[in-house]
Amino acid sequence: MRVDYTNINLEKLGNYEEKALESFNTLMDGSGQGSDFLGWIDRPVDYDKEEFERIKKAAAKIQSDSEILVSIGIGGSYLGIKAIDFALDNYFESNKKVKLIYAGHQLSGQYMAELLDYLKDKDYSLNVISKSGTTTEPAIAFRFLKEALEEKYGKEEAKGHIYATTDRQKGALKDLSTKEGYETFVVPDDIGGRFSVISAVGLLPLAASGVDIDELMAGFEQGREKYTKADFETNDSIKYAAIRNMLYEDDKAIEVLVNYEPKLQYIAEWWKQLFAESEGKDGQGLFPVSVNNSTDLHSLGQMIQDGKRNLFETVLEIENYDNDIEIKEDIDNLDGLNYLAGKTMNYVNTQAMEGTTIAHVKGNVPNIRIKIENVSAKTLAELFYFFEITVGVSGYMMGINPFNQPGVEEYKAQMFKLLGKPGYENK
Ligand SMILES: O=P(O)(O)OC[C@H]1O[C@](O)(CO)[C@@H](O)[C@@H]1O
Repeated sequence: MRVDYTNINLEKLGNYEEKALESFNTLMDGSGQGSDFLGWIDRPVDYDKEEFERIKKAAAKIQSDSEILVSIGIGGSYLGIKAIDFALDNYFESNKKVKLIYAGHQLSGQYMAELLDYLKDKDYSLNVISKSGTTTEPAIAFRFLKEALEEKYGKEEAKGHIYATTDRQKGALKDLSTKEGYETFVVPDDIGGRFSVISAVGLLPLAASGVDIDELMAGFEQGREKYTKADFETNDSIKYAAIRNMLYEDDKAIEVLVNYEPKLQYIAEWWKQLFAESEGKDGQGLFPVSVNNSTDLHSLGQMIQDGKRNLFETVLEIENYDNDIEIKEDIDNLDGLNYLAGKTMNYVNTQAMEGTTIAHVKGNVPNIRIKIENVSAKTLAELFYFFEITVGVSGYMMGINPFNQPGVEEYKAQMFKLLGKPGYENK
C-alpha cells in the first residue's frame, strides 16, 4: 500500500509536522484521552491464540451445519464484517462457504418479516455481536431470530446454532449467554466497536464465510509494522493525518472517500463510522462521505466539480485485479467505440479515475491517492490498520478524544423516551 500526495499543495505541511508527530507519540505511549481503548494497536501480534483456534473450530462447525450465518450487529459490530465479506466475494456467483446475512443493523420491520420468511426452509446459525450487549437494534433482531431458530430446531438443538460475541463479563447478552449456555467470544475491553473487526467480532463471521483469517491477521500485522514508526516521511498514517488537518484548517470541512470499484463500497461505510465517531465531537471534525465511481460521477460528481469548495478527496486505487475483460472491434461501429478496441474495461475505468482527478484538481479539490496492490484479506486489513492509526493521530491533532462517541447517546435517549422505556420519562 502506498499513499500519493502529488495533487496536494504541501507548502504549509511543515507547520503540521511537529504536532502530527507529537500526536502520534501520544497515541503510541498511551498518554492521551481515551487511552483505555488502544488494545487494537498491538492486537495483530498480541492476541488470544486459544480463542483464535476456537473461532476456527466454530467456523468449521457453522460450515458443516449451516448454509447461512445471520450476523446480528450494528456499527462496529457490523460494518467491518460486511466490508470485508462483500469486497472478497464474487459479484454474482458467491464463492463463500457460508452466506452471511445481516440483521440488527437497522429497525425495519419489513426487513425482519422478509428475513424470517426467507430463513424458514434454510439451515442457519446466528452470531449475535454486541460489545455492550444492550444495543436496541441487535437486541430486537436477536429476540425474533432466536425464537424462529428455536421453533425450527427445538430449544436445545438451537443452542448449538447460536454464537454470542460480547463483553467478557458484563451486559445483557453476556448474562443471557451464560444462562442459556451459548458458545461465547470476547469483544476485548480495550478495543472500541469501530476498531473491533480485528477481534472475534470480525474473525468469527468472516472465518465462517471462508475468509482466510490468518491472512487477515497478517495484513493487520503488516499495518502495525508500517504505521507504528515515529517517522513523518515514511509513516503515511502520520503524514495523511497531518494533511487532513492542514486541509481542515484551510476550510475543507468534508473528506470524500472515492472508489472506482463497487467491491469497495462497504469499505467506505466502515471508514465513515471510524472517522465520524472518532472526530465528530466538541464542534469539530471533517465530515466523512463517500462516492462510488463512475456511478456517482453522474450524480454527486457535479457537486464535487462545481459546488461549494469545502471538500477534498481521498481516492482508493486498486493496482491489480483478478478479473478484467477486453473490448472488441465491431465491424459496424455504430456506437463509435472502436477507438477502445483492444483496451480492457479496467483500463477505461483507470482513465476515468485519472481524468476525474485532473478535472477535480483543476476545480480546486485537493486529491490524495491511496494505492492498494489488490483486493485481498491481507491488503484490506493493512488498509484498515492504516486508517485506524490515522484517525488516532488526526483526532489528537484536533484536540479531541478519538476513542469515545458520547454524541450517539442523544438519539437513543430521545427514542427511548418516545418508546416509553422505563427510566427515560424525564429526558
Ligand atoms: O457493539 P455494540 O455495543 O452493540 O455497539 C454497536 C455500535 O453502537 C455504538 O456504540 C453507537 O451507538 C457504536 O460505537 C458501536 O459500534
